Amino acid sequence: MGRLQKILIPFLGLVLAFCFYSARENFKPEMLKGKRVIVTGASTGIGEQMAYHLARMGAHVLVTARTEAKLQKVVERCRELGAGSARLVSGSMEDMAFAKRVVEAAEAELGGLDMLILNHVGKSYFSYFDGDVRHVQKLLDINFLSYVAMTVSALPMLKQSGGSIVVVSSMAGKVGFPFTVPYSATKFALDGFFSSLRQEFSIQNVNVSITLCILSFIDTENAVRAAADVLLMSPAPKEECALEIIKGGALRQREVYYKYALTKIPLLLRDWAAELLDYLVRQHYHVERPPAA
Ligand SMILES: NC(=O)C1=CN([C@@H]2O[C@H](COP(=O)(O)OP(=O)(O)OC[C@H]3O[C@@H](n4cnc5c(N)ncnc54)[C@H](OP(=O)(O)O)[C@@H]3O)[C@@H](O)[C@H]2O)C=CC1
Ligand SMILES: CC(C)CCC[C@@H](C)[C@H]1CC[C@H]2[C@@H]3C(=O)C=C4C[C@@H](O)CC[C@]4(C)[C@H]3CC[C@]12C
Repeated sequence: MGRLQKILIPFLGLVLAFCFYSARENFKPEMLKGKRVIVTGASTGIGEQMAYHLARMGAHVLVTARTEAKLQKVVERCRELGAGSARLVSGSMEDMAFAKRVVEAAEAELGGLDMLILNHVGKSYFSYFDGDVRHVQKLLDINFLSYVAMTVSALPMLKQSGGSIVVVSSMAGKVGFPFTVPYSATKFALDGFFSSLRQEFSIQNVNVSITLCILSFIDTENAVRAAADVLLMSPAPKEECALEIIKGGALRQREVYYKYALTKIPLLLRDWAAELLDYLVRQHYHVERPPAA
C-alpha cells in the first residue's frame, strides 16, 4: 500500500467519526416542554429529582410510588417549579394490575404518553445472599416484571407519539458485585429484556427509543444507609444523576453511563480482564475476611 493511502485511510476514518459525532443532537431543556412523562419510584431519591428536573423543563408529569403523602409533596413542588401539570397515582408495583393502571391513568388524564421512566426498586438487603428464594421472586416482580407490564401497556401510546422508554439500571446489572445477589439478578434481567426488544423495534421500524441507564453508587438516602459503611467509595450526587438520565432519554441514547468513567472503565475491564475487575471491586469493600487456611 502506498504511503499516501496509509495516511489517507485513517484520516478519512477520523473525519467520518467526527462528522458522525458532531451531527448528534445536543440536549436542550425545551425538548421536554409539554411532553407527557411517567416517573415511577418518584417519592424519593433519583426518581424524585427526575420529577423536579422535568417540572422545571415544563413537562406534564405523572409520578407514582406506594407512599401517597410523599408523592403529594413531590406533586406540589413540581407545580411550584413550573410543571405543565403534575399528578400522582399511588400503589405497589408488586401488583401487575396496578402497573397497568398507572399507564391507563396517563391515557385518561394526559391523553397519551411521550416518555416512560421506569425507576422504582423494591427494598432489598446489602449483605451476603441469605438463600431466601421468595425474596428473589418478589424482587423480580417489582424490579423486573412490573417494568415489562408497564412497557406492554404503554407501547400503543408510545408508538403513536414516537416516544421513549427509559430504564434505570445499575452497574450491578452488568457486573456481579458482592452483597447484591437478588437485586443484581433483577437488573441483569432488564438488560436482557430491553436490549432484545430494542433490536426487534429496529427490525420492525418501531419508532420508540429504549435507553438503559448504568449507574454507579448514588447518594440517595436509602443507598447511603444500606451501603456507605461497607463501600470504600463516595457516592455521586442524585440531582446530577437524574439530569443525565433525562438527557439520555431525550436524546434517545441507547445507554447512559453515570458517572461516566466510573462505569465505562470497569465495563471495559469486564470483557478483557474479568478477574482483575473482580479483584479491584473486592478492594472497595470493607468486610471481615476469614484468615487464609
Ligand atoms: N442509589 C444508588 O446507589 C443506585 C441506584 N440505582 C437505581 O436507581 C433507581 C433509583 O434508586 P434510588 O433513588 O436510590 O431508590 P430509592 O430507594 O430512593 O427509591 C425507590 C423508589 O421506589 C419506590 N418503591 C419501593 N418499593 C415499591 C413498590 N413495591 N412499588 C412501587 N414503588 C416502590 C419507593 O417509594 P415507596 O417506598 O413510597 O413505594 C421510591 O420512590 C433504582 O432503579 C436503582 O436500582 C442504580 C445504581 C445505584
Ligand atoms: C469499579 C467498582 C469499584 C465500582 C463498584 C460499584 C458498585 C459497588 C456499586 C454499583 C451499583 C451499586 C448498588 C446499586 O446499584 C443500588 C443499590 C441499592 C441501594 O438501596 C443499596 C446500595 C446498592 C446495592 C448499590 C451498592 C453499590 C453498587 C453495587
